[in-house]
Amino acid sequence: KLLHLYTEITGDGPSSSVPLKLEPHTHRPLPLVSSTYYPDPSTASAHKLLQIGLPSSTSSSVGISDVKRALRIRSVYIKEPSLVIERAYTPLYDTLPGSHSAALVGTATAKEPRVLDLIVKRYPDGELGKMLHRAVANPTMPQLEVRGPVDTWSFERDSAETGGVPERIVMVVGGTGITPAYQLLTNLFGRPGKTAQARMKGAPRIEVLYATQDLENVLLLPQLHASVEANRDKVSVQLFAERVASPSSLSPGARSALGKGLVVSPSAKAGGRSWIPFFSSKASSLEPKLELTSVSSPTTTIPVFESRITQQHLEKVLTPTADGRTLILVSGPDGMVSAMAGPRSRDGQTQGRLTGILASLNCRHEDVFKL
Ligand SMILES: Cc1cc2nc3c(=O)[nH]c(=O)nc-3n(C[C@H](O)[C@H](O)[C@H](O)COP(=O)(O)OP(=O)(O)OC[C@H]3O[C@@H](n4cnc5c(N)ncnc54)[C@H](O)[C@@H]3O)c2cc1C
Repeated sequence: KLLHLYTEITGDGPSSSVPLKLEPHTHRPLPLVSSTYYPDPSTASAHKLLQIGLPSSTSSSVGISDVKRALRIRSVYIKEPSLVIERAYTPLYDTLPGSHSAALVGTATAKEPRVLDLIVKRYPDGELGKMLHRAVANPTMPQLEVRGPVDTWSFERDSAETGGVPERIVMVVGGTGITPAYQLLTNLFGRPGKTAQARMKGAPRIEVLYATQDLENVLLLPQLHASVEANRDKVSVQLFAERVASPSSLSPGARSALGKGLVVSPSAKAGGRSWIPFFSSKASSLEPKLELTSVSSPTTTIPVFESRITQQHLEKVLTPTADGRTLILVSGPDGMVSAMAGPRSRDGQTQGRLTGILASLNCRHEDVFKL
């Protein structure tokens, strides 16, 4: 209904002779349809979930069987009309023109409103984040300048060996860098919680190593858990938090981030079920401290380590398997990307040399991509 209103105002839609399209190189005015704090809409926080209305002419799925083409992560660039700057954001679900996953994410039906779901972090002095958090949602007012989609990563474009689909993709992510990982998961396995979804045939295994400062700032955890639950043979998530509280003293912010369905307990691997002796022991950071399960699926686990992602953790994960090629995608704050794989190039156009932990582990340049 909201987008119908927008269509009426802008003339964009089936009745319009010149349909407005989202384009990669030219900004188009689009409305902010909704804006809520994330994860708890009632509590102000550094993250907001923004929904941007897409033109109704945006095409939907054009074939979802091609796994190679689904192996990509796309972004949009947003500009505020009065500001010169633009910034990239990664939609949680790829509902963009030419999407190969619209059917999987549940947007292939004409009735569903076409929106881009973005999680946007506000930094204290961050220009566009501040503006986007302040913007008041109004589906009839195209107040944001948006262009896209732009490939942030694409298997076909970026992989030197385009022959076979990799056996697995390890995503090493931090902070809002989880959004590309989540988009890739939904490209391949659909939107968690949506029923009756075919998952992409021949999809690689996706292993997410997600670094966060603390549980308060972790994003999309219930959704990640649901994705693991629905695709146990194909998806795993490990969480690395610099600070971990005991399950009995979680802050309200951490509880919101975990959502209603997740249950936290001390990890069986790090000292058994009793929290007190475990907490006082010098547990190895190589063992998880906590584990997250859900009421509906107590055996689907996300382990929580009290540590950054270290060389030892990566060594364990990347132990070569006989199964074939592993690709590694790194996405997060500059410091983290540098520590893992060396700095991105200054011009932002090329990858820069592979150094850091992944180079020490003898990973091949062509198997690592810095988003
Ligand atoms: C492909 C891609 C996808 C992305 N997807 C997402 C996403 O889904 N969600 C998301 O939230 N972000 C995402 N980002 C990051 C996003 O594009 C912006 O970089 C981020 O939102 C910050 O923009 P800003 O204008 O709010 O802050 P900026 O003004 O760029 O400031 C960012 C930080 O730098 C500091 N800073 C600003 N100026 C200076 C200075 N002169 N000296 C030192 N420090 C300074 C600020 O205090 C702040 O901490 C993505 C980035 C890329 C490249």
